[in-house]
Amino acid sequence: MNVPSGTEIDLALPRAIPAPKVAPVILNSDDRFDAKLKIDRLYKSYTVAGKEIQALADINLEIRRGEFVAIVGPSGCGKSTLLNLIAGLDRADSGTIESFDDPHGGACKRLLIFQESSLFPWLNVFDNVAYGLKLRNFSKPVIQALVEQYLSMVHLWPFKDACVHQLSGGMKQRVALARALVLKPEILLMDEAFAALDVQTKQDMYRLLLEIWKKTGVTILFVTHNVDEALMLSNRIVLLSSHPGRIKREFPVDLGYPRSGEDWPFRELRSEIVAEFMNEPGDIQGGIAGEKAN
Ligand SMILES: Nc1ncnc2c1ncn2[C@@H]1O[C@H](COP(=O)(O)OP(=O)(O)OP(=O)(O)O)[C@@H](O)[C@H]1O
Repeated sequence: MNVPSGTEIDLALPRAIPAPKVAPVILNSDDRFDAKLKIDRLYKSYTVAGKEIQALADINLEIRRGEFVAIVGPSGCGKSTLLNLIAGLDRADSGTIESFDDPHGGACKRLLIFQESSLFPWLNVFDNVAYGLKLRNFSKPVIQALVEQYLSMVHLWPFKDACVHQLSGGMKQRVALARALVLKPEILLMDEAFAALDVQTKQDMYRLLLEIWKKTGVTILFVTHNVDEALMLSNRIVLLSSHPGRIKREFPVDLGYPRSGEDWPFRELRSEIVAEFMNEPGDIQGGIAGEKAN
């Protein structure tokens, strides 16, 4: 995917928020995140080597507050394009992405976490998490309290003074999670965030992410090409078809947590999704994705 990685995108960043007398982020971890997103008739095309590529066509999707939605589909079907549009990293050709912000009046915040963590290597763990709060002029005591709260949530408070290069891949992704969550995002966008991790670390990250999701109620949109990962985590799976990327089918995942790939309902749903998935050509079979006929 051609979108530059290594950066966390935050739509709220350019808006200078005056120093709050009372912190707008509520310290009580029971406080629920509040979000809703409505995507209506979204189209996006690119020009590649002189040819127009329809990456996404007629995407209509509503994400309810507190949902954990997984987007799956073959390579090149437009999963990352969709996340980038929602994050505000790119502009759609047409269509709308509407969000209904939280009742506390907070700025619209859609934070993106990439496959490779985008931590600042010159800052230690604490300062990476504190970065967005400093930009928003939070006071020192508030920053201290929030960073401690969210680093503790990802079990990394004891590593607050560590340098980024001293962390494992899983630890870096946990810092990236804390850095996103500390800003109380309207929605957390995760683009193959665990794809580079080993099997054991992935399992640990699944447990941690589910624990955080339950604790905070944050809305999550999670892109993956891995059907098992989507089934393990989400409560709705949206399958994109390729050439161009359209929503082919949605699958509610009415399975309790924790889930096991060995359970019969899990396996049955997996077979159904994989059967649909396998009908979709990826970039290799499909040539240039979504190339428009002349
Ligand atoms: N910045 C860009 N410029 C030109 N074409 C692009 C750009 N970003 C994506 N595309 C094209 O749009 C289509 C969808 O790409 P996208 O990366 O969104 O797919 P994906 O489903 O995320 O793929 P993968 O799973 O392999 O990362 C592809 O054909 C890709 O080449």
